Amino acid sequence: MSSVDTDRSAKSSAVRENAPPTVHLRHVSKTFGATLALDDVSIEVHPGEVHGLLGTNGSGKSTLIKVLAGFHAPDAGGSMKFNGEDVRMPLQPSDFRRLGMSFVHQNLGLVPSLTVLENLRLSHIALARGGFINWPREKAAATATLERYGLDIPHWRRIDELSAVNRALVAIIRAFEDIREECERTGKPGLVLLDEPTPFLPGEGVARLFDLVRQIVATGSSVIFISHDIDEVMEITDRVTVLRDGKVSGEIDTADATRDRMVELIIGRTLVSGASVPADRMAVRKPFAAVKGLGSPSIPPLDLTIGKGEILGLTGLIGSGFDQIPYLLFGADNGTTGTLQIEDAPPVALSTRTPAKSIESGFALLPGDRMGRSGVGSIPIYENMLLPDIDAFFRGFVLRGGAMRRKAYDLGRDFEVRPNDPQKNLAALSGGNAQKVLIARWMNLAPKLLMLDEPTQGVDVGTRANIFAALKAASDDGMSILCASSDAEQLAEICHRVLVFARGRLVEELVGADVNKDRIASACFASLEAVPSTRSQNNQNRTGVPT
Ligand SMILES: Nc1ncnc2c1ncn2[C@@H]1O[C@H](COP(=O)(O)OP(=O)(O)OP(=O)(O)O)[C@@H](O)[C@H]1O
Repeated sequence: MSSVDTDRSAKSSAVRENAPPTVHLRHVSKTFGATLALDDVSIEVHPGEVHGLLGTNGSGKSTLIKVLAGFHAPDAGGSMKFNGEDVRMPLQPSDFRRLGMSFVHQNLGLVPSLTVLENLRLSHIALARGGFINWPREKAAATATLERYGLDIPHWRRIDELSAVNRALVAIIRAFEDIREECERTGKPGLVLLDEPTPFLPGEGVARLFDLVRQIVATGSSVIFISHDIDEVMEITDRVTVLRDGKVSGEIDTADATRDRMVELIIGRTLVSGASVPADRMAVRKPFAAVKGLGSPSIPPLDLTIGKGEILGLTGLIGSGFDQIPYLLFGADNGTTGTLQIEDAPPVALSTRTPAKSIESGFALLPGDRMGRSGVGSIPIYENMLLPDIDAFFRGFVLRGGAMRRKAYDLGRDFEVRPNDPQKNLAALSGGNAQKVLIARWMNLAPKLLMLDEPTQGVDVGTRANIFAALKAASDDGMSILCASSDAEQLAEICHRVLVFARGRLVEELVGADVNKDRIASACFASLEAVPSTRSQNNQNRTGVPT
Protein backbone atom coordinates (compact mmCIF):
# COMPACT_ATOMS: atom_id res chain seq x y z
CA MET A 1 0.00 0.00 0.00
CA SER A 2 1.42 3.43 -0.90
CA SER A 3 1.81 6.17 1.72
CA VAL A 4 -0.99 8.06 0.02
CA ASP A 5 -3.23 5.01 0.40
CA THR A 6 -2.26 4.62 4.06
CA ASP A 7 -3.10 8.30 4.63
CA ARG A 8 -6.46 7.80 2.98
CA SER A 9 -7.33 4.77 5.14
CA ALA A 10 -6.25 6.59 8.31
CA LYS A 11 -8.27 9.65 7.30
CA SER A 12 -11.40 7.58 6.58
CA SER A 13 -11.37 5.78 9.89
CA ALA A 14 -10.47 8.89 11.90
CA VAL A 15 -13.41 10.90 10.59
CA ARG A 16 -15.73 7.92 11.01
CA GLU A 17 -14.95 7.63 14.71
CA ASN A 18 -15.37 11.31 15.52
CA ALA A 19 -18.49 12.59 13.79
CA PRO A 20 -21.82 11.34 12.45
CA PRO A 21 -21.99 10.78 8.69
CA THR A 22 -22.61 13.96 6.72
CA VAL A 23 -25.41 12.12 4.99
CA HIS A 24 -26.90 8.77 5.93
CA LEU A 25 -29.64 7.26 3.75
CA ARG A 26 -31.28 4.08 5.00
CA HIS A 27 -33.50 1.56 3.28
CA VAL A 28 -34.42 3.82 0.36
CA SER A 29 -36.44 2.30 -2.48
CA LYS A 30 -37.90 3.92 -5.58
CA THR A 31 -40.32 2.32 -8.02
CA PHE A 32 -41.25 3.59 -11.50
CA GLY A 33 -44.23 1.53 -12.72
CA ALA A 34 -42.88 -2.01 -12.90
CA THR A 35 -39.24 -0.91 -12.51
CA LEU A 36 -37.65 -1.08 -9.07
CA ALA A 37 -34.92 1.53 -9.69
CA LEU A 38 -33.68 1.54 -6.06
CA ASP A 39 -34.12 -1.50 -3.87
CA ASP A 40 -33.51 -0.96 -0.15
CA VAL A 41 -30.42 1.20 -0.65
CA SER A 42 -28.42 2.44 2.34
CA ILE A 43 -25.40 4.69 1.95
CA GLU A 44 -23.35 6.80 4.34
CA VAL A 45 -20.89 9.51 3.46
CA HIS A 46 -18.45 10.77 6.09
CA PRO A 47 -17.11 14.26 6.75
CA GLY A 48 -14.03 15.10 4.71
CA GLU A 49 -14.61 12.17 2.37
CA VAL A 50 -14.77 11.96 -1.41
CA HIS A 51 -17.30 9.18 -1.86
CA GLY A 52 -17.63 7.49 -5.25
CA LEU A 53 -21.03 6.33 -6.43
CA LEU A 54 -20.51 3.69 -9.10
CA GLY A 55 -22.56 1.21 -11.08
CA THR A 56 -23.47 0.00 -14.54
CA ASN A 57 -25.83 1.97 -16.73
CA GLY A 58 -29.31 1.79 -15.26
CA SER A 59 -28.08 0.64 -11.85
CA GLY A 60 -29.84 3.54 -10.12
CA LYS A 61 -27.16 6.22 -9.55
CA SER A 62 -29.12 9.11 -11.10
CA THR A 63 -32.29 8.00 -9.32
CA LEU A 64 -30.43 8.06 -5.99
CA ILE A 65 -29.11 11.56 -6.71
CA LYS A 66 -32.60 12.69 -7.71
CA VAL A 67 -33.96 11.33 -4.42
CA LEU A 68 -31.25 13.27 -2.54
CA ALA A 69 -32.11 16.36 -4.61
CA GLY A 70 -35.79 16.10 -3.66
CA PHE A 71 -36.74 15.57 -7.33
CA HIS A 72 -38.14 12.09 -6.65
CA ALA A 73 -40.05 11.14 -3.50
CA PRO A 74 -38.79 7.71 -2.41
CA ASP A 75 -41.20 4.85 -1.71
CA ALA A 76 -42.39 4.64 1.89
CA GLY A 77 -39.98 3.22 4.45
CA GLY A 78 -36.70 5.02 3.79
CA SER A 79 -35.04 7.58 6.03
CA MET A 80 -32.35 10.23 5.79
CA LYS A 81 -30.09 11.90 8.37
CA PHE A 82 -27.87 14.89 7.62
CA ASN A 83 -25.11 15.52 10.18
CA GLY A 84 -27.08 13.33 12.58
CA GLU A 85 -30.34 15.30 12.15
CA ASP A 86 -33.46 13.54 10.77
CA VAL A 87 -34.54 15.04 7.46
CA ARG A 88 -37.96 14.54 5.87
CA MET A 89 -37.95 13.27 2.28
CA PRO A 90 -38.55 14.52 -0.33
CA LEU A 91 -36.34 17.47 0.54
CA GLN A 92 -37.73 20.93 -0.17
CA PRO A 93 -35.72 23.65 -2.00
CA SER A 94 -35.29 25.59 1.26
CA ASP A 95 -33.65 22.55 2.92
CA PHE A 96 -30.54 22.52 0.75
CA ARG A 97 -28.98 25.79 1.86
CA ARG A 98 -29.96 25.20 5.49
CA LEU A 99 -28.37 21.75 5.50
CA GLY A 100 -25.39 22.72 3.36
CA MET A 101 -26.03 20.59 0.30
CA SER A 102 -25.53 21.45 -3.36
CA PHE A 103 -25.36 19.71 -6.73
CA VAL A 104 -23.44 19.88 -9.98
CA HIS A 105 -25.41 17.97 -12.59
CA GLN A 106 -23.97 16.73 -15.89
CA ASN A 107 -25.08 19.84 -17.79
CA LEU A 108 -23.42 22.00 -15.05
CA GLY A 109 -26.52 24.22 -14.66
CA LEU A 110 -24.73 27.46 -15.63
CA VAL A 111 -26.39 30.21 -17.68
CA PRO A 112 -24.17 30.46 -20.79
CA SER A 113 -25.17 34.00 -21.75
CA LEU A 114 -24.33 35.42 -18.29
CA THR A 115 -20.89 36.29 -16.95
CA VAL A 116 -18.82 34.33 -14.45
CA LEU A 117 -19.73 36.94 -11.81
CA GLU A 118 -23.47 36.67 -12.54
CA ASN A 119 -23.35 32.87 -12.43
CA LEU A 120 -21.32 32.77 -9.22
CA ARG A 121 -23.57 35.29 -7.47
CA LEU A 122 -26.86 34.24 -9.10
CA SER A 123 -28.70 33.41 -5.90
CA HIS A 124 -27.61 36.69 -4.23
CA ILE A 125 -28.50 38.73 -7.31
CA ALA A 126 -31.89 37.07 -7.70
CA LEU A 127 -32.71 37.70 -4.03
CA ALA A 128 -31.45 41.32 -3.98
CA ARG A 129 -33.70 43.42 -1.76
CA GLY A 130 -36.12 45.65 -3.69
CA GLY A 131 -34.39 44.66 -6.92
CA PHE A 132 -31.35 46.79 -5.97
CA ILE A 133 -28.14 45.01 -6.89
CA ASN A 134 -24.99 46.28 -5.23
CA TRP A 135 -22.65 45.54 -8.15
CA PRO A 136 -19.41 46.70 -6.51
CA ARG A 137 -20.12 44.32 -3.62
CA GLU A 138 -21.04 41.45 -5.96
CA LYS A 139 -17.90 42.07 -7.99
CA ALA A 140 -15.73 42.03 -4.87
CA ALA A 141 -17.40 38.82 -3.67
CA ALA A 142 -16.93 37.06 -7.04
CA THR A 143 -13.29 38.17 -7.22
CA ALA A 144 -12.68 36.91 -3.68
CA THR A 145 -14.29 33.55 -4.56
CA LEU A 146 -12.13 33.12 -7.66
CA GLU A 147 -9.03 34.02 -5.63
CA ARG A 148 -9.97 31.68 -2.77
CA TYR A 149 -9.84 28.72 -5.17
CA GLY A 150 -6.89 30.04 -7.14
CA LEU A 151 -8.83 30.38 -10.40
CA ASP A 152 -7.43 32.78 -12.93
CA ILE A 153 -10.69 33.44 -14.79
CA PRO A 154 -11.87 37.04 -15.40
CA HIS A 155 -15.22 37.56 -13.63
CA TRP A 156 -16.52 39.58 -16.58
CA ARG A 157 -16.15 36.73 -19.09
CA ARG A 158 -19.38 35.15 -20.37
CA ILE A 159 -19.71 31.44 -19.57
CA ASP A 160 -20.05 30.55 -23.27
CA GLU A 161 -16.64 32.13 -23.90
CA LEU A 162 -14.90 29.80 -21.41
CA SER A 163 -13.23 26.46 -22.09
CA ALA A 164 -15.03 23.31 -20.93
CA VAL A 165 -12.56 22.97 -18.05
CA ASN A 166 -13.17 26.48 -16.77
CA ARG A 167 -16.93 26.04 -17.08
CA ALA A 168 -16.74 22.89 -14.93
CA LEU A 169 -14.52 24.68 -12.38
CA VAL A 170 -16.94 27.62 -12.14
CA ALA A 171 -19.88 25.23 -11.64
CA ILE A 172 -18.09 23.42 -8.83
CA ILE A 173 -16.93 26.49 -6.95
CA ARG A 174 -20.43 27.93 -7.24
CA ALA A 175 -21.84 24.74 -5.73
CA PHE A 176 -19.41 24.91 -2.84
CA GLU A 177 -19.81 28.65 -2.33
CA ASP A 178 -23.57 28.15 -2.12
CA ILE A 179 -23.07 26.15 1.08
CA ARG A 180 -19.80 27.55 2.44
CA GLU A 181 -21.24 30.39 4.51
CA GLU A 182 -23.82 28.10 6.10
CA CYS A 183 -21.17 25.48 6.91
CA GLU A 184 -18.94 28.14 8.47
CA ARG A 185 -21.90 29.49 10.51
CA THR A 186 -22.95 26.08 11.86
CA GLY A 187 -19.47 24.57 11.99
CA LYS A 188 -20.93 21.45 10.34
CA PRO A 189 -19.80 19.83 7.11
CA GLY A 190 -21.71 20.26 3.88
CA LEU A 191 -22.10 18.00 0.86
CA VAL A 192 -21.43 18.67 -2.82
CA LEU A 193 -22.67 16.10 -5.36
CA LEU A 194 -20.81 15.89 -8.64
CA ASP A 195 -22.67 13.88 -11.28
CA GLU A 196 -20.16 12.87 -14.01
CA PRO A 197 -18.44 16.26 -14.20
CA THR A 198 -15.37 15.02 -16.12
CA PRO A 199 -16.43 13.58 -19.51
CA PHE A 200 -14.79 15.48 -22.35
CA LEU A 201 -12.21 17.14 -20.06
CA PRO A 202 -8.59 16.66 -21.08
CA GLY A 203 -6.25 15.15 -18.47
CA GLU A 204 -4.93 18.50 -17.29
CA GLY A 205 -8.49 19.76 -16.79
CA VAL A 206 -9.39 16.71 -14.71
CA ALA A 207 -6.30 17.32 -12.53
CA ARG A 208 -7.40 20.93 -11.85
CA LEU A 209 -10.88 19.78 -11.03
CA PHE A 210 -9.55 17.19 -8.61
CA ASP A 211 -7.41 19.85 -6.90
CA LEU A 212 -10.60 21.76 -6.29
CA VAL A 213 -12.36 18.68 -4.91
CA ARG A 214 -9.42 18.15 -2.52
CA GLN A 215 -9.71 21.79 -1.39
CA ILE A 216 -13.39 21.26 -0.61
CA VAL A 217 -12.94 18.08 1.44
CA ALA A 218 -9.98 19.64 3.28
CA THR A 219 -12.55 21.95 4.94
CA GLY A 220 -14.32 18.87 6.37
CA SER A 221 -17.19 18.86 3.87
CA SER A 222 -17.93 15.81 1.75
CA VAL A 223 -18.17 15.20 -1.98
CA ILE A 224 -20.15 12.49 -3.77
CA PHE A 225 -18.50 11.77 -7.11
CA ILE A 226 -20.25 9.82 -9.87
CA SER A 227 -18.15 8.57 -12.76
CA HIS A 228 -17.71 5.62 -15.10
CA ASP A 229 -13.96 6.24 -15.26
CA ILE A 230 -12.36 3.76 -12.88
CA ASP A 231 -8.92 5.42 -13.02
CA GLU A 232 -10.42 8.74 -11.92
CA VAL A 233 -12.41 7.02 -9.18
CA MET A 234 -9.24 5.27 -7.94
CA GLU A 235 -7.44 8.61 -7.88
CA ILE A 236 -9.92 10.92 -6.20
CA THR A 237 -12.21 8.88 -3.94
CA ASP A 238 -11.65 7.71 -0.36
CA ARG A 239 -14.49 5.20 -0.40
CA VAL A 240 -17.05 3.98 -2.90
CA THR A 241 -20.55 2.54 -2.86
CA VAL A 242 -21.42 0.38 -5.86
CA LEU A 243 -24.98 -0.11 -7.13
CA ARG A 244 -26.07 -3.02 -9.26
CA ASP A 245 -29.67 -3.44 -10.49
CA GLY A 246 -30.84 -0.91 -7.90
CA LYS A 247 -29.17 -2.65 -4.91
CA VAL A 248 -25.93 -1.89 -3.11
CA SER A 249 -23.53 -4.55 -4.39
CA GLY A 250 -20.55 -3.39 -2.39
CA GLU A 251 -18.85 -0.73 -0.32
CA ILE A 252 -15.12 -0.48 -0.26
CA ASP A 253 -12.29 1.77 0.91
CA THR A 254 -10.50 2.87 -2.24
CA ALA A 255 -7.12 2.34 -0.63
CA ASP A 256 -7.98 -1.35 -0.17
CA ALA A 257 -9.30 -1.83 -3.72
CA THR A 258 -7.61 -2.72 -6.96
CA ARG A 259 -8.91 -1.55 -10.30
CA ASP A 260 -9.99 -5.12 -11.14
CA ARG A 261 -11.86 -5.47 -7.84
CA MET A 262 -13.78 -2.25 -8.53
CA VAL A 263 -14.70 -3.44 -12.03
CA GLU A 264 -15.84 -6.77 -10.60
CA LEU A 265 -18.07 -5.05 -8.03
CA ILE A 266 -19.58 -2.89 -10.77
CA ILE A 267 -20.33 -5.46 -13.46
CA GLY A 268 -20.54 -8.56 -11.26
CA ARG A 269 -17.81 -10.42 -13.15
CA THR A 270 -14.23 -9.93 -14.15
CA LEU A 271 -13.70 -8.06 -17.35
CA VAL A 272 -12.41 -10.17 -20.17
CA SER A 273 -10.59 -7.71 -22.35
CA GLY A 274 -12.43 -7.84 -25.70
CA ALA A 275 -9.59 -6.36 -26.92
CA SER A 276 -6.17 -7.15 -27.82
CA VAL A 277 -4.61 -4.04 -29.30
CA PRO A 278 -5.15 -4.19 -33.08
CA ALA A 279 -2.27 -6.33 -34.32
CA ASP A 280 -2.60 -5.06 -37.88
CA ARG A 281 -1.89 -1.39 -37.20
CA MET A 282 0.72 -1.23 -39.91
CA ALA A 283 -1.33 -3.13 -42.50
CA VAL A 284 -1.54 -1.41 -45.87
CA ARG A 285 -5.21 -0.84 -46.62
CA LYS A 286 -7.09 -0.15 -49.79
CA PRO A 287 -8.53 3.37 -49.50
CA PHE A 288 -12.27 3.42 -48.86
CA ALA A 289 -12.78 7.19 -48.84
CA ALA A 290 -10.40 9.91 -49.97
CA VAL A 291 -11.21 13.45 -48.88
CA LYS A 292 -9.50 16.47 -50.41
CA GLY A 293 -9.73 20.05 -49.18
CA LEU A 294 -12.39 19.30 -46.55
CA GLY A 295 -13.06 22.62 -44.85
CA SER A 296 -15.53 24.93 -43.16
CA PRO A 297 -15.30 28.45 -41.74
CA SER A 298 -13.41 27.09 -38.70
CA ILE A 299 -11.52 24.16 -40.33
CA PRO A 300 -8.80 25.02 -42.85
CA PRO A 301 -8.68 22.70 -45.89
CA LEU A 302 -7.74 19.15 -44.91
CA ASP A 303 -6.88 16.01 -46.88
CA LEU A 304 -7.46 12.60 -45.37
CA THR A 305 -7.90 9.01 -46.45
CA ILE A 306 -9.77 6.29 -44.61
CA GLY A 307 -8.75 2.74 -45.41
CA LYS A 308 -11.17 -0.13 -45.90
CA GLY A 309 -11.64 -1.84 -42.56
CA GLU A 310 -9.61 0.86 -40.80
CA ILE A 311 -10.56 2.38 -37.44
CA LEU A 312 -9.28 5.94 -37.70
CA GLY A 313 -9.26 8.09 -34.56
CA LEU A 314 -9.65 11.88 -34.54
CA THR A 315 -8.65 13.76 -31.43
CA GLY A 316 -7.32 16.98 -29.94
CA LEU A 317 -8.10 19.32 -27.09
CA ILE A 318 -11.65 20.55 -26.71
CA GLY A 319 -12.28 23.27 -29.29
CA SER A 320 -9.59 21.96 -31.66
CA GLY A 321 -12.21 21.07 -34.27
CA PHE A 322 -11.58 17.30 -34.55
CA ASP A 323 -15.15 16.56 -33.52
CA GLN A 324 -16.58 18.57 -36.44
CA ILE A 325 -15.05 16.30 -39.10
CA PRO A 326 -17.69 13.50 -38.96
CA TYR A 327 -20.52 16.04 -39.27
CA LEU A 328 -18.84 17.80 -42.23
CA LEU A 329 -18.30 14.47 -44.00
CA PHE A 330 -21.88 13.39 -43.36
CA GLY A 331 -23.35 16.56 -44.86
CA ALA A 332 -24.94 17.47 -41.54
CA ASP A 333 -23.38 20.95 -41.48
CA ASN A 334 -23.65 23.60 -44.20
CA GLY A 335 -20.83 25.44 -45.90
CA THR A 336 -18.48 22.46 -46.34
CA THR A 337 -15.82 22.72 -49.05
CA GLY A 338 -13.73 19.99 -50.69
CA THR A 339 -14.40 16.70 -52.44
CA LEU A 340 -15.07 13.13 -51.41
CA GLN A 341 -14.14 10.07 -53.43
CA ILE A 342 -15.58 6.73 -52.37
CA GLU A 343 -13.54 3.78 -53.62
CA ASP A 344 -13.29 4.01 -57.43
CA ALA A 345 -16.29 6.32 -57.97
CA PRO A 346 -15.61 9.84 -59.30
CA PRO A 347 -15.09 12.54 -56.61
CA VAL A 348 -18.15 14.55 -55.55
CA ALA A 349 -18.28 18.05 -54.06
CA LEU A 350 -18.88 17.90 -50.30
CA SER A 351 -21.12 20.99 -50.60
CA THR A 352 -23.67 18.74 -52.37
CA ARG A 353 -23.72 16.08 -49.63
CA THR A 354 -26.77 15.73 -47.42
CA PRO A 355 -27.41 13.22 -44.63
CA ALA A 356 -29.84 11.37 -46.94
CA LYS A 357 -27.19 11.01 -49.67
CA SER A 358 -24.64 9.91 -47.09
CA ILE A 359 -26.93 7.17 -45.80
CA GLU A 360 -27.57 6.09 -49.42
CA SER A 361 -23.83 5.68 -49.96
CA GLY A 362 -23.52 3.54 -46.84
CA PHE A 363 -22.42 6.15 -44.26
CA ALA A 364 -23.79 6.29 -40.72
CA LEU A 365 -23.23 8.94 -38.04
CA LEU A 366 -23.72 8.57 -34.30
CA PRO A 367 -23.74 12.12 -32.92
CA GLY A 368 -22.43 12.93 -29.46
CA ASP A 369 -25.62 14.74 -28.45
CA ARG A 370 -27.73 11.58 -28.15
CA MET A 371 -31.19 12.90 -27.44
CA GLY A 372 -30.84 16.17 -29.38
CA ARG A 373 -29.49 14.92 -32.72
CA SER A 374 -29.82 11.18 -32.57
CA GLY A 375 -32.54 9.51 -30.55
CA VAL A 376 -36.20 10.40 -30.05
CA GLY A 377 -37.11 10.02 -26.38
CA SER A 378 -40.86 9.97 -26.91
CA ILE A 379 -40.97 6.92 -29.21
CA PRO A 380 -40.28 3.26 -28.33
CA ILE A 381 -36.82 1.73 -28.29
CA TYR A 382 -37.60 -0.61 -31.20
CA GLU A 383 -38.53 2.32 -33.44
CA ASN A 384 -35.40 4.22 -32.40
CA MET A 385 -33.30 1.14 -33.18
CA LEU A 386 -34.83 0.14 -36.49
CA LEU A 387 -36.07 3.37 -38.09
CA PRO A 388 -33.18 3.63 -40.59
CA ASP A 389 -33.88 0.02 -41.63
CA ILE A 390 -37.67 0.26 -41.64
CA ASP A 391 -38.08 -0.89 -45.28
CA ALA A 392 -36.84 -4.35 -44.28
CA PHE A 393 -39.90 -4.75 -42.02
CA PHE A 394 -42.62 -4.08 -44.60
CA ARG A 395 -44.45 -6.99 -46.20
CA GLY A 396 -46.34 -5.26 -49.01
CA PHE A 397 -47.91 -2.28 -47.28
CA VAL A 398 -47.96 -3.94 -43.86
CA LEU A 399 -45.35 -3.04 -41.27
CA ARG A 400 -44.44 -6.13 -39.22
CA GLY A 401 -44.31 -4.63 -35.71
CA GLY A 402 -43.75 -8.04 -34.06
CA ALA A 403 -40.68 -8.72 -36.22
CA MET A 404 -39.33 -5.26 -35.36
CA ARG A 405 -39.76 -5.86 -31.64
CA ARG A 406 -38.11 -9.29 -31.86
CA LYS A 407 -35.15 -7.87 -33.79
CA ALA A 408 -34.85 -4.99 -31.30
CA TYR A 409 -34.91 -7.47 -28.42
CA ASP A 410 -32.03 -9.46 -29.97
CA LEU A 411 -30.00 -6.28 -30.53
CA GLY A 412 -30.78 -5.13 -26.97
CA ARG A 413 -29.50 -8.45 -25.63
CA ASP A 414 -26.28 -8.22 -27.67
CA PHE A 415 -25.61 -4.65 -26.50
CA GLU A 416 -26.76 -5.29 -22.89
CA VAL A 417 -29.58 -2.73 -22.92
CA ARG A 418 -31.23 -2.71 -19.49
CA PRO A 419 -34.13 -3.19 -19.14
CA ASN A 420 -34.28 -4.99 -22.49
CA ASP A 421 -37.89 -4.02 -23.20
CA PRO A 422 -38.16 -2.70 -26.78
CA GLN A 423 -41.64 -1.27 -26.21
CA LYS A 424 -40.47 1.23 -23.58
CA ASN A 425 -39.86 4.78 -24.75
CA LEU A 426 -36.19 5.69 -25.16
CA ALA A 427 -36.62 8.45 -22.55
CA ALA A 428 -37.36 5.83 -19.87
CA LEU A 429 -33.81 4.44 -20.20
CA SER A 430 -30.80 5.73 -18.29
CA GLY A 431 -28.36 7.84 -20.33
CA GLY A 432 -25.87 5.02 -20.88
CA ASN A 433 -28.56 2.57 -21.95
CA ALA A 434 -29.95 5.08 -24.45
CA GLN A 435 -26.44 5.29 -25.94
CA LYS A 436 -26.33 1.49 -26.30
CA VAL A 437 -29.64 1.59 -28.25
CA LEU A 438 -28.23 4.14 -30.68
CA ILE A 439 -24.96 2.28 -31.20
CA ALA A 440 -26.96 -0.91 -31.85
CA ARG A 441 -29.04 1.01 -34.41
CA TRP A 442 -26.07 1.87 -36.60
CA MET A 443 -24.12 -1.35 -36.10
CA ASN A 444 -27.23 -3.26 -37.22
CA LEU A 445 -27.21 -1.42 -40.55
CA ALA A 446 -23.62 -2.58 -41.17
CA PRO A 447 -22.67 0.69 -42.89
CA LYS A 448 -19.56 0.91 -45.05
CA LEU A 449 -18.35 3.91 -43.05
CA LEU A 450 -19.45 4.35 -39.45
CA MET A 451 -18.70 7.75 -37.93
CA LEU A 452 -18.84 8.07 -34.15
CA ASP A 453 -18.65 11.12 -31.91
CA GLU A 454 -17.63 10.11 -28.34
CA PRO A 455 -19.26 6.67 -28.68
CA THR A 456 -18.77 5.43 -25.13
CA GLN A 457 -19.33 8.60 -23.13
CA GLY A 458 -21.49 7.69 -20.12
CA VAL A 459 -21.30 3.96 -20.93
CA ASP A 460 -20.25 1.57 -18.15
CA VAL A 461 -16.99 -0.41 -18.23
CA GLY A 462 -18.56 -3.75 -19.17
CA THR A 463 -20.54 -2.41 -22.12
CA ARG A 464 -17.61 -0.29 -23.21
CA ALA A 465 -15.58 -3.49 -23.66
CA ASN A 466 -18.46 -5.07 -25.61
CA ILE A 467 -18.74 -2.03 -27.89
CA PHE A 468 -15.00 -2.11 -28.55
CA ALA A 469 -15.19 -5.81 -29.41
CA ALA A 470 -18.15 -5.18 -31.76
CA LEU A 471 -16.30 -2.33 -33.51
CA LYS A 472 -13.21 -4.47 -33.97
CA ALA A 473 -15.22 -7.38 -35.37
CA ALA A 474 -16.97 -5.00 -37.78
CA SER A 475 -13.64 -3.55 -38.95
CA ASP A 476 -12.30 -7.09 -39.49
CA ASP A 477 -15.31 -7.61 -41.76
CA GLY A 478 -14.34 -4.52 -43.78
CA MET A 479 -16.33 -1.71 -42.12
CA SER A 480 -14.37 1.56 -42.02
CA ILE A 481 -14.81 3.50 -38.79
CA LEU A 482 -14.07 7.11 -37.95
CA CYS A 483 -14.03 7.70 -34.21
CA ALA A 484 -13.87 11.28 -32.88
CA SER A 485 -13.01 11.23 -29.20
CA SER A 486 -11.11 13.05 -26.48
CA ASP A 487 -10.71 9.76 -24.61
CA ALA A 488 -7.07 8.76 -25.30
CA GLU A 489 -7.52 5.35 -23.69
CA GLN A 490 -10.43 4.50 -25.96
CA LEU A 491 -8.55 5.58 -29.09
CA ALA A 492 -5.47 3.59 -28.06
CA GLU A 493 -7.56 0.51 -27.55
CA ILE A 494 -9.44 0.43 -30.83
CA CYS A 495 -7.73 2.59 -33.46
CA HIS A 496 -5.32 1.59 -36.18
CA ARG A 497 -4.28 5.22 -36.69
CA VAL A 498 -5.00 8.51 -34.87
CA LEU A 499 -5.03 12.06 -36.25
CA VAL A 500 -4.41 14.90 -33.78
CA PHE A 501 -5.90 18.38 -34.35
CA ALA A 502 -5.12 21.81 -32.93
CA ARG A 503 -6.93 25.05 -33.69
CA GLY A 504 -8.78 23.39 -36.56
CA ARG A 505 -5.64 21.98 -38.23
CA LEU A 506 -4.33 18.45 -38.53
CA VAL A 507 -0.99 18.60 -36.68
CA GLU A 508 0.09 15.01 -36.12
CA GLU A 509 -0.58 11.52 -37.39
CA LEU A 510 0.10 8.70 -34.94
CA VAL A 511 0.72 5.25 -36.39
CA GLY A 512 2.00 1.87 -35.22
CA ALA A 513 3.42 1.80 -31.69
CA ASP A 514 2.67 5.52 -31.27
CA VAL A 515 -1.02 4.70 -31.00
CA ASN A 516 -0.92 4.48 -27.20
CA LYS A 517 -2.64 6.41 -24.43
CA ASP A 518 0.36 8.48 -23.26
CA ARG A 519 1.50 9.36 -26.74
CA ILE A 520 -2.02 10.44 -27.79
CA ALA A 521 -2.50 12.56 -24.65
CA SER A 522 0.91 14.24 -24.97
CA ALA A 523 0.36 14.86 -28.71
CA CYS A 524 -2.85 16.73 -27.87
CA PHE A 525 -1.02 19.14 -25.58
CA ALA A 526 2.06 19.48 -27.76
CA SER A 527 -0.25 20.23 -30.67
CA LEU A 528 -1.09 23.68 -29.32
CA GLU A 529 2.56 24.66 -29.58
CA ALA A 530 2.57 23.49 -33.19
CA VAL A 531 -0.12 25.94 -34.23
CA PRO A 532 0.18 29.40 -32.66
CA SER A 533 -3.10 31.01 -31.71
CA THR A 534 -4.53 33.17 -34.47
CA ARG A 535 -5.38 35.58 -31.66
CA SER A 536 -1.71 36.02 -30.84
CA GLN A 537 -1.10 36.74 -34.52
CA ASN A 538 -4.13 38.86 -35.28
CA ASN A 539 -5.39 39.75 -31.83
CA GLN A 540 -8.52 37.87 -32.80
CA ASN A 541 -9.61 34.26 -32.22
CA ARG A 542 -10.97 33.15 -35.56
CA THR A 543 -10.75 29.43 -34.89
CA GLY A 544 -13.32 29.46 -32.13
CA VAL A 545 -10.91 27.85 -29.68
CA PRO A 546 -12.15 28.94 -26.25
CA THR A 547 -9.74 30.26 -23.62
N1 LIG B 1 -38.51 8.68 -14.79
C1 LIG B 1 -38.36 7.36 -15.01
N2 LIG B 1 -39.38 6.61 -15.48
C2 LIG B 1 -39.23 5.27 -15.67
N3 LIG B 1 -38.11 4.58 -15.42
C3 LIG B 1 -37.06 5.27 -14.96
C4 LIG B 1 -37.12 6.70 -14.74
N4 LIG B 1 -35.92 7.12 -14.28
C5 LIG B 1 -35.15 6.01 -14.21
N5 LIG B 1 -35.83 4.90 -14.60
C6 LIG B 1 -35.31 3.53 -14.64
O1 LIG B 1 -34.66 3.30 -13.40
C7 LIG B 1 -33.47 2.54 -13.59
C8 LIG B 1 -32.27 3.29 -13.02
O2 LIG B 1 -31.99 4.40 -13.86
P1 LIG B 1 -30.89 5.50 -13.50
O3 LIG B 1 -31.06 6.61 -14.49
O4 LIG B 1 -30.97 5.83 -12.06
O5 LIG B 1 -29.54 4.69 -13.81
P2 LIG B 1 -28.01 5.20 -13.77
O6 LIG B 1 -27.30 4.26 -12.86
O7 LIG B 1 -27.97 6.64 -13.44
O8 LIG B 1 -27.55 4.93 -15.27
P3 LIG B 1 -26.48 5.73 -16.25
O9 LIG B 1 -25.12 5.34 -15.81
O10 LIG B 1 -26.79 5.15 -17.60
O11 LIG B 1 -26.79 7.20 -16.16
C9 LIG B 1 -33.37 2.27 -15.09
O12 LIG B 1 -33.92 1.00 -15.35
C10 LIG B 1 -34.23 3.34 -15.71
O13 LIG B 1 -34.76 2.89 -16.94
